[in-house]
This record gives sequence, C-alpha cells and structure tokens, in this order.
Amino acid sequence: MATQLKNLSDFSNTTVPSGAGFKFGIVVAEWNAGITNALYQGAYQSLLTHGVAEDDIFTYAVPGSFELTSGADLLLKNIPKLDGVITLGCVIQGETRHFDFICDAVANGVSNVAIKYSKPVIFGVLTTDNQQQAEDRAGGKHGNKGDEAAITAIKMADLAKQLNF
Ligand SMILES: Nc1c(NC[C@H](O)[C@H](O)[C@H](O)CO)[nH]c(=O)[nH]c1=O
Ligand SMILES: CC(=O)[C@@H](O)COP(=O)(O)O
Repeated sequence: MATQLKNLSDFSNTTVPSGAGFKFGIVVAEWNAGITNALYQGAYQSLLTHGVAEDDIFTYAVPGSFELTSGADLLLKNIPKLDGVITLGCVIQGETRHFDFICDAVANGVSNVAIKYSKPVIFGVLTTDNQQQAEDRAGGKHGNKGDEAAITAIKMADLAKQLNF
C-alpha cells in the first residue's frame, strides 16, 4: 500500500518558505479530541517552526468536522487580513453511511470557502476506517496530518504573495 511504513509528513526533500508575516486561522473539530488535539499541536508547532508569530495564529474550536466549513467561513469573514485557514478534524467510520456524508460535505465545503474568499483553506481532516489509522497519522508512524496542513498553508500563502504583485 502506498502509505505502508511511510512518514507522510517528511518534508526533508522540499523547500518550505518562511511563514514570517503571515496570519493564519486554525479551526479544530472537537470530535475525536485526542486525535484532533494532536493534529493541532503538530500544526501549531510547525507554523512556529517556520516563522509564523504566535500572535498571528487564531485558533477556534467547532463541534465536529461537519462544522469546519462554517468555521472557516466565519474566520475569513471576521478576522482581517488572514492569509489562510487550516481546518483540522478526524472522521472515523462508524456503523452507518454518516461517515461518507460528513467527509464529502467537509471536503467540498472547505474547497468552496477557499474559492469564495480566494484564500487557501487547508483540508487537515483525517478520514479513517478505525482509531489506529487515525493515531498513526496524528503523530504516529505515518506522521502528523497537522504538520502537513501547516506547511501546505505556508506554501499556498507564499504562492499568493508571489502572485499578488
Ligand atoms: N462521527 C464524527 C463526527 N460527527 C459529528 C459531525 O461532524 C457534526 O458535528 C454533526 O453531524 C452535527 O452537524 N464528527 C467528526 O468530526 N468525526 C466523527 O467521527
Ligand atoms: C462518522 C460518524 O458520524 C460516526 O462516528 C457515527 O457513527 P455511526 O455511523 O455508527 O452512527
């Protein structure tokens, strides 16, 4: 399998621009809080590591991943001069098709918010079959999706900065 034994958060072969001067919102789902808190720590520390100032990071919680879309919209609408929003969540398959509807809704939703505001809205949502897969991607053997989301946010904000001459 493509991810077998791989650290999906290894950015050693890529250049990460400086995040200094960028302002980011982070929206974190409270569902599966043990996982989403780990995703948040990864994202927050990655932003700091790459130069984003603590005062330029605006963090808010929403109940579940389904609410990440409206959370991202509210941040971009109400916080001036955000360079992007990172959404963090963890959806784990249950007994019903509810998983499918949430995953589809939030993936499409955050994409629509990004287009609406012409700002990067990063999909940092784990969509897993089980708890172990989630733990493996929230600081486990497959890395931390929060780290990936933060670096993606910086890269996209830098791209926008380059093009917004
Ligand atoms: N089952 C999971 C949920 N469910 C809750 C929804 O996200 C939403 O809050 C509810 O449907 C009300 O609108 N959320 C997750 O983030 N992860 C899950 O595994
Ligand atoms: C992804 C979900 O909403 C899920 O955890 C809910 O579980 P179920 O499908 O068994 O109701």
